[in-house]
Amino acid sequence: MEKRLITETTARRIVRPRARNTYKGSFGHVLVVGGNDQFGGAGIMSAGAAVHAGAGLVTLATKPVNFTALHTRYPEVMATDYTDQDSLAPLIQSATVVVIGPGLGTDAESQTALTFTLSHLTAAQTVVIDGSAITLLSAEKTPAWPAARIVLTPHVVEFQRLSRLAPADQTPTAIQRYVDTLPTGTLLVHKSDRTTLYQAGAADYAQNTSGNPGMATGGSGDTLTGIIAAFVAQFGWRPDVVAAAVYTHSAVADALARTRYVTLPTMVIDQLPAFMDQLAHHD
Ligand SMILES: NC(=O)C1=CN([C@@H]2O[C@H](COP(=O)(O)OP(=O)(O)OC[C@H]3O[C@@H](n4cnc5c(N)ncnc54)[C@H](OP(=O)(O)O)[C@@H]3O)[C@@H](O)[C@H]2O)[C@@H](O)CC1
Ligand SMILES: Nc1ncnc2c1ncn2[C@@H]1O[C@H](COP(=O)(O)OP(=O)(O)O)[C@@H](O)[C@H]1O
Ligand SMILES: [Mg+2]
Repeated sequence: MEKRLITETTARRIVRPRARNTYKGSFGHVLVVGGNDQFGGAGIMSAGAAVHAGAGLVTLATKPVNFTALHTRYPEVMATDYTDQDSLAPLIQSATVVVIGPGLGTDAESQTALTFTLSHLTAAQTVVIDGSAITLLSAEKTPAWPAARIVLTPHVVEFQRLSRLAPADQTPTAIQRYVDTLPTGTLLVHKSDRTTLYQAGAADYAQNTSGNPGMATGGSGDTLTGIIAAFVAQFGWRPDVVAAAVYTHSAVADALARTRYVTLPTMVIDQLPAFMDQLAHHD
């Protein structure tokens, strides 16, 4: 299989200066469904990353125990309870991009929220499926893929649950063979120290060139989901837009790693606006 590289050039082509005659509605509405009683931080980091990566509006559907923490940290994010389906339904309908899974957990309430959300999506929307949502879908005999465009973001063990491929067998050719069984056009971000990006039906794949071991802290992947969602919400649905998000997430961490032993997800979130400004305005 032919390999392409995801580089700074990939990101610079996507992150361009904003037009003057714009408003929050110009940059999409991201809905994140995640963060149960135990993993509230994952939902908060995903939603916070979406705000800092430029989404016009962001709502977190989470357990109410997380509302105060969310609003203390990121008051830009709106909140709702994912167990309240009457409130959730119109938010799913109005979202440009839905992220589902960061910190969602795998209990009955999480499963209900997942099934409800996926079944209400339409073809013009994008869904980023991560973490617990991948684990839950992997337990289904035939996963019920939504009508929306799909981005899957598994780490190697989540990918093993989905594909039944052991980590050692997750070669580009084997990953592509699995991805080709997914709905046409589906993107799969296979996360590792050198993350790779695949599309169902494609003849080649792309490998990220940024990233470092300072990123090995819980929450790094949760943060990536918010960046991907914000990029698709602002710049549209294209493989290169997702590639640019993958690059940006790790490149921000690389910049931090020049002077920091660890590059915490919340540090990466804080640095996103400055890094995107560099991409858009400075050669
Ligand atoms: N602050 C929060 O709220 C946080 C919330 N989070 C949320 O928690 C939920 C569960 O997600 P999860 O990834 O922690 O657990 P799960 O899917 O069972 O996988 C663990 C298994 O996979 C393995 N493994 C993983 N990566 C690997 C790799 N690269 N290479 C090799 N092995 C690897 C790992 O191996 P081990 O560490 O045991 O060696 C273990 O066996 C999810 O919703 C997530 O969003 C987290 O994001 C943390 C911060
Ligand atoms: N050693 C490393 N080098 C480069 N990137 C890494 C490294 N360790 C982790 N990452 C990145 O951090 C993220 C981890 O995602 P994930 O395992 O889903 O974390 P979490 O679920 O805790 O948020 C991925 O984007 C991965 O590429
Ligand atoms: Mg994860």
